[in-house]
Amino acid sequence: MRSVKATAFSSSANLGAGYDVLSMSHLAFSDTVYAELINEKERRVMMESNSNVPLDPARNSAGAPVEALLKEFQLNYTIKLNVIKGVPHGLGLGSSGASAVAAVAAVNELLNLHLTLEDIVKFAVIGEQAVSGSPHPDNVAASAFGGIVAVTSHDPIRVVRIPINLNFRLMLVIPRVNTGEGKTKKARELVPKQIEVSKMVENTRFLSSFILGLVKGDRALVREGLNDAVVERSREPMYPHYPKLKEIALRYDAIGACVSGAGPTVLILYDDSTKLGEIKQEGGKVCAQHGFQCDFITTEIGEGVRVEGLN
Ligand SMILES: Nc1ncnc2c1ncn2[C@@H]1O[C@H](COP(=O)(O)OP(=O)(O)O)[C@@H](O)[C@H]1O
Ligand SMILES: N[C@@H](CCOP(=O)(O)O)C(=O)O
Repeated sequence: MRSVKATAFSSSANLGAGYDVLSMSHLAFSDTVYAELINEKERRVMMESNSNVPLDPARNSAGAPVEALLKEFQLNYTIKLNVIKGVPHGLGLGSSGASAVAAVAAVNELLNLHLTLEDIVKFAVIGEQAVSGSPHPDNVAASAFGGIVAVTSHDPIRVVRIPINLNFRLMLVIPRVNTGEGKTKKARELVPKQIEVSKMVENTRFLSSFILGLVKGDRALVREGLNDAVVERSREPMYPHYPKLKEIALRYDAIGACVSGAGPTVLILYDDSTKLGEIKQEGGKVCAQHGFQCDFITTEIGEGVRVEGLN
């Protein structure tokens, strides 16, 4: 039977004030999905995984979009998906999104559907909807396209890679915690439905500064822009370690720090001016004060989804 392998990388979404719009792919972790055509008689998705994610396709971020693909293209095919999880889930690393993108990309190649990258994002958000109750496109856009992306339109989906003219590297501060089921769904329920105009203006300044800083290669602008006055603050009970960790990162001259997606992972942008050792040492104490250990993983901005026909 013909089968295809696709690999999609982890991501950090929001990036300060870019809630549901900005996201960054990174090489830290990846999910791989093997898609196999079993028969052309019955419309069905069969699931396997090396991890404890749900194997009901409707509740798996990889299975749900593939079911939607088969329906959209009116294909009575049975597809087997084997989801090899490499992105730790429930930690703000775009784990659900990586699986969704890898699955859609693999089935696209397997069935010669000729989907564009934006089509892949359009279907992959169905996976995010299945696990978080909301089709947020940011994580899947970064895992599909690579780099740092802005989702400039939701319907139709339009994704733009942001030119990066600043040299920096990434450190992920990942708490060794189990956030249980549906972490992002719970986090999204904390976000206010209405905000004051002053907060909108403040976040618009942050978003403008962050994006312009990347494009102009202006370190100070990026530092000024990597902030958020609305979503991060509304969710602080889910990551009480974050404010102090951010303060330490900035004290030791990190370019900036933000919550990775809905957390609890914290993303730190750094360069040669940053005293990374001090951040790790003092950041580790902050994590311990909150009752858990953290892993400090350095990584780089990632690529888009990779597809490999196996036979
Ligand atoms: N293929 C999958 N990969 C990761 N999580 C999945 C997958 N399918 C379903 N889930 C569920 O989605 C939740 C994790 O996704 P989410 O809450 O968005 O956090 P994150 O994206 O930070 O990992 C968990 O409850 C997990 O069981
Ligand atoms: N914009 C979303 C991003 C969720 O990212 P995740 O990696 O935590 O799933 C949100 O903030 O809800």
